[in-house]
Amino acid sequence: MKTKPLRETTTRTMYYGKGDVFVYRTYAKPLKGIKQIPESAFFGRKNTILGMDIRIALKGEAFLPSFTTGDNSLVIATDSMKNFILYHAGEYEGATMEGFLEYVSKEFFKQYAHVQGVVISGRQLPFIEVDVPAEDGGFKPSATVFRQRQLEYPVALLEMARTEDDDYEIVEQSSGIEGLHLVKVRGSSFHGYIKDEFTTLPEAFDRPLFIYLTIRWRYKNGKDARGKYPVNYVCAEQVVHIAQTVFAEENSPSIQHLVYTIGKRILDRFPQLTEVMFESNNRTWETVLDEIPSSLEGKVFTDPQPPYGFQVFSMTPEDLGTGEG
Ligand SMILES: O=c1[nH]c(=O)c2[nH]c(=O)[nH]c2[nH]1
Repeated sequence: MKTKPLRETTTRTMYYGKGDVFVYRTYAKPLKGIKQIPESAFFGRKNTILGMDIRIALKGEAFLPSFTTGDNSLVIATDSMKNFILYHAGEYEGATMEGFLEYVSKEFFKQYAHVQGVVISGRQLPFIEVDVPAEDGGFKPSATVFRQRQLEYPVALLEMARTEDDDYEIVEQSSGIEGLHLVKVRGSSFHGYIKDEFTTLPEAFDRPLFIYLTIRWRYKNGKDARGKYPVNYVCAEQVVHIAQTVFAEENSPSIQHLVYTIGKRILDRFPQLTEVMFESNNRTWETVLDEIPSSLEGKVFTDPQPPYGFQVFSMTPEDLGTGEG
């Protein structure tokens, strides 16, 4: 029998690009007209600062000689990619990071005929208006001063490919929120799991539950991620508000069931989505003092030691109408 040539059916992995392209675009188009949901008072984004940390990778057979023979004649310097992204941030007329990723990808295809694929992702850098004293004695959001939010941030990923008729198509698109840390001090449990010779964990009927969450979602129509039709756009802020509302409402028997219940609510509120994906991390505090003299309810906790448990779960609209919660 003849041995198969290497990579007869698969193509090699080859791409290159630039990461950590920090873009701060001021006075981008405000995002208005999103769908209102009961879990959230969020109405949109003013986009006084649209901050993004972008990673771009280019694909194309034309880049092969740069690897194999050192021929750079078709290499777009990654430094130029950075300049390209920054320049187009000034040209962008839309209101979302997803829209910007798509816009930049298309411009890359237009500018460089030998680029066959673009994989571009972004982490949004949220800036929150600070409150300043108002003339009436209250407080009002400052028009010019912002505080950078350090924790959770919206993310987006887009892969586009040049098609045979020299148009472009979306190969993959997802949006999400990363780094959401939520704690509920009481009203969660975890019991009923397998007890055997490896079990040391005591059952918990009212535990403080601390979770780190990543939530990602995909649209039925990837173009809805652009935000051109805001009523079809899913704001990461609203997804966060759903997650925290469900956490507050649920007496959860496990993180597994909690993420399932959050997922059902997200899919119910946003029928334009085809998939919701979770990665959760259990950071439940360890109890140091179960009772303290000065308080009827107070306890003292400390951070858990590694290793940490995690759950990964994806859901589709088919999950609506099944299970509980
Ligand atoms: O919500 C939880 N799910 C688990 O699967 C698990 N396992 C564990 O030790 N603690 C927890 N908590």
